[in-house]
Amino acid sequence: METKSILIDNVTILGDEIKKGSVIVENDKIVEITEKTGSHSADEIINGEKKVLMPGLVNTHTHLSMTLMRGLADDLPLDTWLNDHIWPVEANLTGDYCYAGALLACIEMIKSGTTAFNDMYFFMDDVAKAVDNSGLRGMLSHGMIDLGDEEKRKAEFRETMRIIEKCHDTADGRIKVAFGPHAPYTCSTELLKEVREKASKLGLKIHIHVAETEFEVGQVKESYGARPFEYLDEIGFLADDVIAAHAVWLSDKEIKIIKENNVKLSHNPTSNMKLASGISPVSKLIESGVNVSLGTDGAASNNNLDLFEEMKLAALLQKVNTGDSTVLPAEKVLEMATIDAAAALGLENEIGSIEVGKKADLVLVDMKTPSLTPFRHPVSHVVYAANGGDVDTVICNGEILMRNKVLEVLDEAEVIQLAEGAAEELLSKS
Ligand SMILES: C[C@H]1O[C@@H](n2cnc3c(O)ncnc32)[C@H](O)[C@@H]1O
Ligand SMILES: [Zn+2]
Repeated sequence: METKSILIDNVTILGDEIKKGSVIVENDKIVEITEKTGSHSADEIINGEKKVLMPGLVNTHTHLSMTLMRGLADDLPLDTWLNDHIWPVEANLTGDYCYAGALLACIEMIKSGTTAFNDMYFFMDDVAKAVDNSGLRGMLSHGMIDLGDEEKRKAEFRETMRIIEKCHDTADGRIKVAFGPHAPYTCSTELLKEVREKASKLGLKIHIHVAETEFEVGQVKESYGARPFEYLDEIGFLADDVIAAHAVWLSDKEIKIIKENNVKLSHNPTSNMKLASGISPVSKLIESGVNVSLGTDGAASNNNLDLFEEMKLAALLQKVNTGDSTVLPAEKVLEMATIDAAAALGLENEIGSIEVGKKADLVLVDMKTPSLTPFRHPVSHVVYAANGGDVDTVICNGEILMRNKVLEVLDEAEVIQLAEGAAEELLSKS
């Protein structure tokens, strides 16, 4: 295969230390990081002057196709939102709708600097087609819900195995598949135990919603006589390959269970605040040594996919909740959205930091704007001042997906038109 090279020249590189220099990419990997500038030739040369080069952001909890339901049901609590508004609309979903919604989500993520994500939804082969076409990296799972019904459980495993066989390790390895049992209150113990057994056998991860609301904790206690993470521990479900989204309502005993099982948590501050679900004890979890990353949840409970916004809100929420402005410093929040998130997905050796040999999942942020001036503390600016709109250029797996804020792989207007039509059709059926 012919080597394709990219030189990102004369740029401020965010790493263990912040330094000016250049980064050279060959095919899908970072091959050189040097303090020299202007000294290399390459097929593509990107001028990084007054720009910051950072690892592509990693969103560890999404429902991509829910972009079609953005703004559909605001200002509601989770149970009303899900039961009375979202699930009735989802009953009319098709693969085409999920493709359109996922493609819209992909261009929204490219434009705001997210290059990898962890998605749980439906019609995941259509979602996979969108991810492949976008050039992004994703771990995809079919959202499994059996409500204790054996026939539903069998159908959920048939669909999950179909997606694994059709989509796992495709798109040049950018797409992986996981198991996606929705939540302890919508999945039977039998389903959870079979997911655990199959995930261990196949070496695939598990993505699940846990302990999002006090109401859920009450439901699980009533059904199983234990709090959510206690119950999941009792049935042998928990392990280091489990990524649990939300983890808001936790007892000290559950924090201990999470740590002991090395469960990865995806903190979704905007969704938790918007649905008034609660405030996850993130600073306490991190102090306990738990891997906590960041997720946006779906665009119907956020309502965007901007991880820059998520980083800032995560930091501020913990500061005000603890009354301690020193918790969750900018450096740690940036790790949560990059290397910690990569570790949650089992990709810490491939993405999440700018290092030779890692995949070229890279984001350039243009600092030549009033809100990022004076340009003195890049990490502070990235976390507390920047937003997704400041992203200038995005590279994933060595492919330039956006350059100078213009998409190179997809036609933005076409995708927006496709998604608008899909959303209108979907809502007209509901
Ligand atoms: C995949 C299914 O999960 C539903 N969903 C979306 N956001 C949330 C959330 O915050 N908690 C629980 N379930 C959620 C989505 O609508 C699908 O039905
Ligand atoms: Zn969710």
